[in-house]
Amino acid sequence: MTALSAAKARDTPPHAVSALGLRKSYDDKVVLDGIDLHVPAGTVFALLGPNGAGKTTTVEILSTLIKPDAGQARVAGHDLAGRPDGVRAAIGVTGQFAAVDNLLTAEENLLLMADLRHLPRREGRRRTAGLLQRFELTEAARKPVSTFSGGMRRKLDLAMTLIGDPKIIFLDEPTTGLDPRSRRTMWEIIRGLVADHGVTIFLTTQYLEEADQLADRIAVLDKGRLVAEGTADELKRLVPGGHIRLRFAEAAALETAARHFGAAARDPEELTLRIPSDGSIPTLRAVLDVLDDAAVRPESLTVHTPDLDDVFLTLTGQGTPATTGEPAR
Ligand SMILES: Nc1ncnc2c1ncn2[C@@H]1O[C@H](COP(=O)(O)OP(=O)(O)OP(=O)(O)O)[C@@H](O)[C@H]1O
Repeated sequence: MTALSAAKARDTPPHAVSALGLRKSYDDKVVLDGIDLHVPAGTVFALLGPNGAGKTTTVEILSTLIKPDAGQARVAGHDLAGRPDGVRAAIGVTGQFAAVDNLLTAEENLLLMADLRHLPRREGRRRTAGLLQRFELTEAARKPVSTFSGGMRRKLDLAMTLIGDPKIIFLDEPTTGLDPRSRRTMWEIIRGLVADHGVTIFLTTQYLEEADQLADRIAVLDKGRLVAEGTADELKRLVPGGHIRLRFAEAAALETAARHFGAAARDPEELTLRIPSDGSIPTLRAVLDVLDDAAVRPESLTVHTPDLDDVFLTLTGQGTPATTGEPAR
């Protein structure tokens, strides 16, 4: 290693997950068609995609549940193929279908998980009590899980994953089917795991808002291929359509303003001017300065920035994969 590459290696944050060329087919159906992923440690990574895109298959491969047909990956510093036991010891997986036993109580489920993880009994009890408290399940601890709501069940499922103190947690669609309030509670828990415990979260989701809210980086998966990767803001910049919309009280003001904005589209009926813009503060300020100089005052001004819906539509050629059930903010 040269001095330069050694310095570069020092500066690069360690990757909790890195994968190159992952492929998987079932019979002649290609489910993953060569996926590359890099997830820095201590961050939240969202794999966003519609039904059947291959999200669960990716998680199943990275968590050693199934083998890829081709490609390689390192998870928590261990080679997936060579050291699957090392990978398993470092990760936790919470699936779409909770691993909880409905006939047991929440406490019994946690203690059972502690036993499976070979924790000494005292330590198992200590962690169980701590997790029940953290997830606000103490009151329900001795009730059978069959009486739990969907949100409580998800919380218990995640708590069971945390018994093993994993460094990397795979969350496969952690809030699918939850009501808006339970979804927000789950988001808070996920944020807390990263902020307070430094874990890495690899989550899959169909919800654009969930990726936007939680993820440091988002990869968009469509029909087994990654079609984009970046921060929510980077992805939004891929999509044209951002603009500032000015509405005027009369036609003369519209005409005056239109003369100062060459690229703007004018709608004489609506008395509006649509100026292409990235929606940033400096460009907004520049527009206001031009209006001031021209001594023309719009009746209203609105800024439209593309959202992840627009990104999804553009990248996958289909509409929103799922709505959140909440009104748009
Ligand atoms: N064991 C299997 N045998 C055959 N086909 C499978 C198997 N597992 C997954 N598939 C197919 O692979 C494709 C991707 O499935 P996967 O569960 O990874 O998608 P997903 O993005 O997680 O979707 P969802 O949001 O619906 O869970 C689907 O078409 C599915 O039918």
